[in-house]
Amino acid sequence: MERDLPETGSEAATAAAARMPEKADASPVMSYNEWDPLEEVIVGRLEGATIPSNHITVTYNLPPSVMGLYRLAAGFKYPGWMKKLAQKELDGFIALLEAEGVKVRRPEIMDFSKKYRTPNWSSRGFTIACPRDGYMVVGDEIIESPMCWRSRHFEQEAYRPLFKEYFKAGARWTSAPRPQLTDDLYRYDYKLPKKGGPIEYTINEFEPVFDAADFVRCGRDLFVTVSNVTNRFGIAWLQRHLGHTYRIHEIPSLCTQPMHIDSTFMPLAPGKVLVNPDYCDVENLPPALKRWDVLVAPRPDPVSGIMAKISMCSPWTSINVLSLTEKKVVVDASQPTLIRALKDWGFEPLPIPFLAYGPFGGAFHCATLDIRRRGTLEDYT
Ligand SMILES: NC(=[NH2+])NCCC[C@H](N)C(=O)O
Repeated sequence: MERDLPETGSEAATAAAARMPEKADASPVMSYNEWDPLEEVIVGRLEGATIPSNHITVTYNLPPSVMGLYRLAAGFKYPGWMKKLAQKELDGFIALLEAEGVKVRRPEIMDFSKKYRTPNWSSRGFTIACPRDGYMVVGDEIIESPMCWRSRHFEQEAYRPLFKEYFKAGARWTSAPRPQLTDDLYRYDYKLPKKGGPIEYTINEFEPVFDAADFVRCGRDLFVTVSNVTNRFGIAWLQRHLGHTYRIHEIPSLCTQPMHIDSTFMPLAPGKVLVNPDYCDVENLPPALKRWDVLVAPRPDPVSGIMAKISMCSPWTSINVLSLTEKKVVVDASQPTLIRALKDWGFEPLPIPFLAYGPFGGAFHCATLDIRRRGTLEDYT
């Protein structure tokens, strides 16, 4: 239940500010894993979307076939025809979630084409198509990530009305140390690693940075990939912040352009994880997973259409699915092989088209942020 805080300065205000939510009015934010029954979710938006300003952290995360295109178009608004195609699919996704009884919340509309500057750098924005990237819910806490894309530095403002509402209703709300994002953080001498060679990253360890989408939550265990947007300093910050209740394990990524774990390693149910055999070494998973069923995803079915061709992501966003329960999973309709495999493994796939969202940053998991799932904190090891 949202409640307005008492007037500032009053004694009641001080008491209310310190009040811990009681059992009776437990937090509206509560989610410990990727599969418990989904009750409330934030879904991203396309309004205001702007092609991200040119920077090594952006360019080198794109499929090589579109690097030139995005560099050329950097800073311009996404064309209306692209937004229209993606919006139609987004509307279908929202309708499906609502039909399944999930409460859908949306960030505010923001114009990301405006230029902003800090004392050290300037940029335009990007989009709020992917709430997964910037915010993480662990139990009753919302954690805002210190993202390393300069074009994402102010994205959280679109979510602030929601986060304030959740806080007033009892959620905990934290932002990791705001990163400076000066040139010190970036490896401007970076070269795309060769396939099979050692993985190099576009960032160093200057300050803690991470994208929430580089983590997935499985109760007391979280899994992470070190990537072009998440460094070890960032992981250490999060581990220390979460404390001894949680354990973060690294899944080494074999992807030459690692960014976001949710096209590499997707937990679907207690003890069941869908993995991408091209990006992750199935034989060398952390010991915490030794009792888990590792479901090796089939290679993506080929897709066609202009939006798939100019996607920001690799074809492996096929496994960027969203679980509504430990059985029901929203999956792209263009992936019959994966859909069949999910059925064989005992899941109930809900296929809908979503490829047109790719040029805005991802698929179902990226486009959402779990706010509340029914269920409690468990140990699944
Ligand atoms: N949360 C996200 N935006 N995930 C998108 C991950 C895409 C991933 N970098 C790939 O190309 O396969």
